[in-house]
Amino acid sequence: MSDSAPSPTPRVAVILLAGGRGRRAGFTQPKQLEPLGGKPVLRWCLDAFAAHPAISAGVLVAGDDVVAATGGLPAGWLAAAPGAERQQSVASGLAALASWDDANIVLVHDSARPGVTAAVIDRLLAALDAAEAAIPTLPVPDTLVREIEGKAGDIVDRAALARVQTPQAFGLGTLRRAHAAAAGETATDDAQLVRRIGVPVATVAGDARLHKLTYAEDSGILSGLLGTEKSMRTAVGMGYDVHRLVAGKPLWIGGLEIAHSHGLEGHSDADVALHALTDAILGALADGDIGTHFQPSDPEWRGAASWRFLEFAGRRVAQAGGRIAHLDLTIIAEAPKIGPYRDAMRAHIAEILALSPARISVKATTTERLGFTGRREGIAAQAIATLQLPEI
Ligand SMILES: Nc1ccn([C@@H]2O[C@H](COP(=O)(O)OP(=O)(O)OP(=O)(O)O)[C@@H](O)[C@H]2O)c(=O)n1
Ligand SMILES: C[C@](O)(CO)[C@H](O)COP(=O)(O)O
Repeated sequence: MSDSAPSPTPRVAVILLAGGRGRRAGFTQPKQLEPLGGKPVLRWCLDAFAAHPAISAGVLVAGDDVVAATGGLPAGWLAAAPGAERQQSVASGLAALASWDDANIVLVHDSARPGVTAAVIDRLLAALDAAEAAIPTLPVPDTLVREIEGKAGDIVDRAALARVQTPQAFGLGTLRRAHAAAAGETATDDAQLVRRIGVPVATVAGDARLHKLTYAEDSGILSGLLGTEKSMRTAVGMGYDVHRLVAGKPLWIGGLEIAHSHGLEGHSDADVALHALTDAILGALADGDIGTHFQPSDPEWRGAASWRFLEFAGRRVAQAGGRIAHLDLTIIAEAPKIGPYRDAMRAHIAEILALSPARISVKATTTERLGFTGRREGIAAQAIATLQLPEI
């Protein structure tokens, strides 16, 4: 590497890109925050770079919400605001690195590729002994053809093609020149910008574990590649709650206010469904129950909206390094009819817990006019939560 390095020891910084929203993946949160083996996808990258002895600094390019969810940046790292497109986010990372004059090599990495290995970093750094840029590539395993109007056309010689991954390694000065020269011209990766200024790009062997989380189904592929299923256990919790119906009170169920002659009585808004769900999640965590965390005698919770309890339980799952796999709620009421509100409840619960509604089931039943629910004296709810938690 000839990039004006004053000393023979490379000083390596990372630009970790986490400024995208993951639209193609379609999760309810940016894909880099999706849990994988007990920690967010993005955390895998931070931990891998922080553990590599050659790397002494980094810039996480991400919005405030993503930075806040990382669980803290490694020593020597700072955060920078993302741009509208990937290329602008890299430029933002480069600008942030200006305050860190010590680096002479920079690795640019997509946080959507959690499987960073020390071996790939080592191969890239070794390649920079003789080049100004190096990228990991993999061969193309499938036959390739041109496709024209739904018909297979000429074959494309796959031996001459390669799939490009990240991290990509550059002399810091070279990458700065390439970005300055781009002047509005876009490219899907940084190596292309570097080639445009006439600098050759070396290739090193990539790694299947660097698979990119692009579509929702890539989550399962990454779990397999990174072996995360083996380190998780399934925990199931059950929640049950009852509140008395009284005249002249608003009725809150499943986070919705439903027009009805009676409402539920309780210290909070008495949302029996959200309480059962909260207890089911806390049960699966073996973390007490709703009353352990929100004492009924505490005036702070008088009239409180119950989504706060459920959101708290969801945060406890994330703090434990787990994820909610599924929630199944049954509301037991003679009236009102729950069916018309079912999907709105699922959507609302999904929003509180930042989950896909596909992971939430809401059912309802009567007790055929039998018992206290049948006599319309109260409403009951029961819930089962299935969590994936790190192995103990
Ligand atoms: N304005 C942007 C856009 C993308 N990225 C990052 O660049 C990497 C590769 O981008 P991609 O896989 O396209 O991510 P998204 O833009 O989030 O995905 P999508 O295009 O599906 O919305 C990701 O780590 C992403 O967070 C970024 O830092 N800033
Ligand atoms: C940088 C990259 O990951 C190399 O393969 C890829 O070009 C990113 O493309 P995307 O369309 O922004 O996901």
